Amino acid sequence: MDTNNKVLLGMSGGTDSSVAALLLQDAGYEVTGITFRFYEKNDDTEYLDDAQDLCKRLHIPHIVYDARKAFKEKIIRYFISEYMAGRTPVPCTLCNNFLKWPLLRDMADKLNIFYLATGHYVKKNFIGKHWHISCGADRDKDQSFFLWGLPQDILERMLLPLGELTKTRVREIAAERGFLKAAKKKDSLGVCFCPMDYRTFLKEHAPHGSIAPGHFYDTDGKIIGTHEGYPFYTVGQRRGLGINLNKALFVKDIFPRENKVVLSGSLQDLEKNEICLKDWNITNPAALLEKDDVIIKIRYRKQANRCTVHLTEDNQLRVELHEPLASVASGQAAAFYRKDIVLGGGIIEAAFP
Ligand SMILES: Nc1ncnc2c1ncn2[C@@H]1O[C@H](COP(=O)(O)OP(=O)(O)OP(=O)(O)O)[C@@H](O)[C@H]1O
Repeated sequence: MDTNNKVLLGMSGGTDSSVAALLLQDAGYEVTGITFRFYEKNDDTEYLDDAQDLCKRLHIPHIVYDARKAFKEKIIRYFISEYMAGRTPVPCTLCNNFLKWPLLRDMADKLNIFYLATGHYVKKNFIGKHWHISCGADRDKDQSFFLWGLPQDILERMLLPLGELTKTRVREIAAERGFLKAAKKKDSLGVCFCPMDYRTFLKEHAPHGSIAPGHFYDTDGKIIGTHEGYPFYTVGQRRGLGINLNKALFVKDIFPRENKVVLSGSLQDLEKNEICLKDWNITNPAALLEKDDVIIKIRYRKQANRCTVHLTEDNQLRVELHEPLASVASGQAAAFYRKDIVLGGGIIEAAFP
């Protein structure tokens, strides 16, 4: 598509996308807002009214697109089936890379709008003829970890008005411009369809009777306690096990078929030196593969390990860790970085000591 001055902005009704709308308009773009109906807890649609009100005040068109069926099929079903398979899903990563941004692109194509925007706290950079996501200036809000899967045709069309800003400044901008409701909105917490407690969600939504109490085992195969059902546990988990042996215990392995959860008293027992990824995406293979200065992150915060990434003949990404990494759960996402630049990522298929 040819470049034009138009931008389709994903609007959640929250502070960030509201300020993104203001900033894009200030910069001279012809903005259209779009709100996807992904999931509505207790049928609450206030977010639609908030996005619509803001668009009215800014005199920009606003579209509502019902994506609830796609969200249910692609994200919620996947979320439940991953836990039922003993894995740890990453719904926000999947939604961003394989639903939200592709939907934005497809809708923009239909409307002949070139640019795509959101209120994500990330930047983008053009390096070695390839577009890359990079960390947002606000390190606490940086969302680069969630966007490793975006293809070039989306990256090149992205506008990211909040990349250089802090959340504090974003709230100030909303207040200064008289958008007080947007300025004061709470930050969204965790997964949108079960922000606090995924266990309650699983109890309500997993197939009836599929989650039952079972046994905790030690690494020698001895029963050491009772658990509430294997889907309620994640490899590496320490808290909330409901077992007290006067020492720290970690979930080492989960065996769904036997409803068996193995605990270990030593974090070293959980350490892995190699990780295999599926559903991966690489921005520029020459910048990532076989290099020794790449960082892998498997958690949103506070973890960064050096690694070397190999592409095997059967098209798997094999990650050789330079130092071992504990608590690697299959199903989780891994993102590769060089400094602030996202080089790609994938979903953890398996990890090896
Ligand atoms: N339902 C939605 N429809 C369209 N775009 C959305 C929707 N939800 C989120 N987005 C876009 O994705 C961005 C990141 O969403 P996320 O939920 O991770 O962040 P957030 O901090 O809650 O953002 P906000 O303050 O705008 O609600 C939002 O800023 C917005 O641009």
